[in-house]
Amino acid sequence: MIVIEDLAKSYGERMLWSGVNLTLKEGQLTALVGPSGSGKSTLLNCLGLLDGPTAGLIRYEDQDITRPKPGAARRFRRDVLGYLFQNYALVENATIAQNLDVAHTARGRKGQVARDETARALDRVGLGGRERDRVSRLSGGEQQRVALARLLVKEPRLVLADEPTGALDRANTEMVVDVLRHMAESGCAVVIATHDDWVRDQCDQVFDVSSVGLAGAGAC
Ligand SMILES: Nc1ncnc2c1ncn2[C@@H]1O[C@H](COP(=O)(O)OP(=O)(O)OP(=O)(O)O)[C@@H](O)[C@H]1O
Repeated sequence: MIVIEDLAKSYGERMLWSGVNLTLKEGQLTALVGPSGSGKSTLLNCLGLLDGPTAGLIRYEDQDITRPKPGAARRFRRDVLGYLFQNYALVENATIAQNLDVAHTARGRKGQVARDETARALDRVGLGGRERDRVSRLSGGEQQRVALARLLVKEPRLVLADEPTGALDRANTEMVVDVLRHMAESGCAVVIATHDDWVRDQCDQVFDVSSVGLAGAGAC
């Protein structure tokens, strides 16, 4: 469980948000909403330890992870976090299977076990049998689905998804939300920054980053 207490972020004089109080529980999907530029990605980056808040605390299972030492941040990213970001962060010149192997290595899987797991994950995202395809030759939506398959293989405890359905049609949007829901049911907390009202409505908790500031409210 992640507990966010009185979190604030400003860039210079500009306060993006403050008084953010939010709990992210295993089993739950949380939508981060708000207009463009309101700071959804920045909040995800703070949760992913890629950016630091200006004030407040982030706790993971009662440990303060707001400003971790480099080793602790590396372990948190390796063992706890799964990202689904807009640029997919795939190795373009490698095959789909090679891209998933990175996650297998982190989980200590290899050989046939890893290959079976890759096949299952690719089936799940509609890319069954495409192990040997080169990522650079895939469409944007297909690359997004490879990133989702990699997440399935990694089995993180916390998923941070930044506009994960932005490049997808409705059928694939539903598939992505379905996979994220399944991951939540397997014991993961999922946070989705989104502009898509349908995606928002599938979530258990909605947090509007533009509603926090002097008032300090937000979760609805
Ligand atoms: N390193 C930085 N230095 C200064 N300003 C920054 C920095 N990073 C982000 N910002 C600003 O913070 C604001 C919030 O950006 P962010 O990407 O978090 O918004 P968002 O709600 O995710 O937007 P969108 O919905 O368009 O993706 C933007 O105005 C952005 O320019």
